[in-house]
Amino acid sequence: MSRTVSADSPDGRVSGSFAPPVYGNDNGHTIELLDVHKSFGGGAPVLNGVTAGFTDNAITTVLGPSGTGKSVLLKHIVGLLEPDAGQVRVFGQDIWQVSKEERYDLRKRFGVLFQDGALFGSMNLYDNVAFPLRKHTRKSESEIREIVMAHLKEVGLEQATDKAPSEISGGMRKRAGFARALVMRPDVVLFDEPDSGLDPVRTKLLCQLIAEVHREHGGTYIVITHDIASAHTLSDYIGLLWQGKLVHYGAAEGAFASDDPFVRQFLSGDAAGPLGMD
Ligand SMILES: Nc1ncnc2c1ncn2[C@@H]1O[C@H](COP(=O)(O)OP(=O)(O)OP(=O)(O)O)[C@@H](O)[C@H]1O
Repeated sequence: MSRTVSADSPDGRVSGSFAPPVYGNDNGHTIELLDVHKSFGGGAPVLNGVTAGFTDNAITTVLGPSGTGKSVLLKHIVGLLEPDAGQVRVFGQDIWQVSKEERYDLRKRFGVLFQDGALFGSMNLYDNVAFPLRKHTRKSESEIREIVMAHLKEVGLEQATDKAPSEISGGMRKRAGFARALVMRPDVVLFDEPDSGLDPVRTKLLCQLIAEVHREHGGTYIVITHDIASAHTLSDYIGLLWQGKLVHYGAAEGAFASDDPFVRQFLSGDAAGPLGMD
């Protein structure tokens, strides 16, 4: 089923092929948001009725202008923020209707790459990547070593195990954060602006690495960014977030070929079109 709403109806604009979430765990959407609303301190809503079913085993990029609520959306998916209204369903469960312990267990099935890699400054890269395994599993140090080194190798950091985060570049920190996000073999990996602070070449290399690792391991990847080039490199599906709503969700080829004025303007970075400065 698809829904199309005219691009000039900002309150309900949804264009392209949009898969509405269906309750349950076997509909191809491990992550579902249903009419999610969020505002802070009585201010204007940041999320104003976001409905989305993110396609399993694919890379979905959520694009949107700066300050539009992409990081807030990501924090709802991982259960770090609770919606004012609506539901966030993960593996078929409303994450705010389960116990704290169950929510914690659900979160263990997520890997998250935060903007700066979110590494512990006091630990070297090896210990940073080993951290989730030491905290959440009973694996022996030799098992941990095997897993950590495999993932550090995968992201090209096997020679940098002893480095502190402050001794390496931003791109290396992100790759180390990516390795750490993968060690628990997550079903879902979330990326908060993996391209932030990187030059175009390193952005492209990181995006290619993310796509390669996804091809190798599978899983549901959701990437938050406002970088169109990253979306080009990575996306199987594209969601566009604007004015508190997901205004488009569909296959990447369709989005890049779309003649919807909003989608076209956003994905071409054109100044002329329905998207203004607000
Ligand atoms: N904990 C919070 N308390 C109050 N306001 C918040 C909080 N978190 C986010 N906001 C506000 O929500 C809005 C959306 O922020 P968010 O970081 O999600 O935007 P974004 O789309 O990720 O932006 P960018 O692309 O620039 O990183 C901003 O106005 C921000 O100030």
